[in-house]
Amino acid sequence: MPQFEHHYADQLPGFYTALKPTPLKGARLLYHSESLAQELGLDESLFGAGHREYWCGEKFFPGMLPVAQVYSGHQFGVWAGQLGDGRGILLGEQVLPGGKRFDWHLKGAGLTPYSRMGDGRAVLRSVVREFLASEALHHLSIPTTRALTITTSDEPVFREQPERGAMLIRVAESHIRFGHFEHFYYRKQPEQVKQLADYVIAHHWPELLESEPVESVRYQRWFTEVVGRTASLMAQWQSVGFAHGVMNTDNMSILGLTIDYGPFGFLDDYQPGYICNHSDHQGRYSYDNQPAVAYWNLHRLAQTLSGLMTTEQLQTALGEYESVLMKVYGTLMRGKLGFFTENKQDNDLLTGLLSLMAKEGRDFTQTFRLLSQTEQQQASSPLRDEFIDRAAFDSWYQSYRQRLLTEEVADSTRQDAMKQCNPRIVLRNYLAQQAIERAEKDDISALTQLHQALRDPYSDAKQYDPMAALPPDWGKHLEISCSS
Ligand SMILES: Nc1ncnc2c1ncn2[C@@H]1O[C@H](COP(=O)(O)OP(=O)(O)OP(=O)(O)O)[C@@H](O)[C@H]1O
Ligand SMILES: [Mg+2]
Repeated sequence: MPQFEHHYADQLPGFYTALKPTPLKGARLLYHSESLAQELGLDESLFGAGHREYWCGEKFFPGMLPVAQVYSGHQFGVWAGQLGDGRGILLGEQVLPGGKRFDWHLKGAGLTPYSRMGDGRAVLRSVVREFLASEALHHLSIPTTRALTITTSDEPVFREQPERGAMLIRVAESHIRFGHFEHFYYRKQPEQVKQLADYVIAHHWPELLESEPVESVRYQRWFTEVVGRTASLMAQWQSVGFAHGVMNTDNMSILGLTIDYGPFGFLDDYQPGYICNHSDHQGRYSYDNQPAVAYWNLHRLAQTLSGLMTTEQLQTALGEYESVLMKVYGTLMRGKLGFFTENKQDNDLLTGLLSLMAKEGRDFTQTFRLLSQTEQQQASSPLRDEFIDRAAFDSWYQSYRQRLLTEEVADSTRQDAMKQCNPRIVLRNYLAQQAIERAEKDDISALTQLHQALRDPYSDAKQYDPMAALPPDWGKHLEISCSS
């Protein structure tokens, strides 16, 4: 049996309400991540019929103490006050043998005192999407919450239409969000803001506690870390064409993890202004706006920390954002282009390719993957036939070839390296949709296959060909809203 503690519940009274999940009728385990289970040291037998209740919020492992965390946030740029956690219950923190701790969180667990007008539930559609997307990002080496189990039930949950109720066990080093800090700041509870900052530092940056005795300097160093991790996360999202869709401050992790997979989308055709959330009429959370929105969100967090540091200290920390973003983004994109060294023309080559892609709506993932096959000696590029404006492409390609020459790296070495930077398989919306439609009929074959492919995103294996193909036209135009 896994062992649990609950430092959050023990050390932060007043930051939650203790309550049990409300079971779903006829709940059963539909699917689980064997690989994550292994990483967590969980025996496969735990997922057998004898343990059903543990995955459905009906029974608890030793040490678990279910609580609903309270937090607030800015939604679409507007202060919304208390809004979470109306449907998620933090079950406890699993302690692994090395001492690492992982929150287990049950999403869709029923009503809590924070549910407002909601029903406390989640639908199978959104749970499958979150499961697959968090696995996809994890295997692209992007910091994210993970997903352990999907439970389904026969209980209908009403969205635009009746859907199947479901629950997800999410695993993460922490579920603390910017919105937790905002909650206590706007309630004029500075002591609680300090308590939360101290808690986060003690649990996730213990080295700062030991190395920095001056409190305000310690807070500044910690906030600089949060700024850096957030900037780095944005660079990573941009580099794989991931659009989150609901970057409200309550969906920003204090650890820089991707959290809350709602109306997210991976780019199909490269459109910088791509809006994946059908409810986002202004495009606030469009793909190309993400780095700016994260910066705005960090300012909201900074505001809550104004009692812990001077304005100058906060500004200094925020000042790191752009340089980290550009540094990480530059490194990632140079990797995608196959450059091992840094050269001042790299940015022009990148923007040149991106603007050709945007003009002709070329597929983001496939274009970079095809580019990975480039042979420097060949005057013709594997990408050439993808572009209608051949002259424009040829002109870009000549500069690109010249740039490759400066590296003196064998084609095969570069191609191998590029393949590790340019995934072949990403979670396209239509692939998720196909897995959902089958899962709703209790058929997990498509979910299993897709999950397997997403765990191996750089592979050329033939079995993944269908999932690496370009999306069908209908698949590019699915409308994904906030409803979940
Ligand atoms: N059906 C619902 N019933 C009650 N509360 C809800 C419901 N849907 C969302 N909420 C609450 O509204 C808040 C904002 O919603 P949002 O969609 O950002 O998060 P979420 O998808 O529910 O959860 P998370 O951020 O934990 O992944 C959440 O904290 C959530 O608790
Ligand atoms: Mg959320």
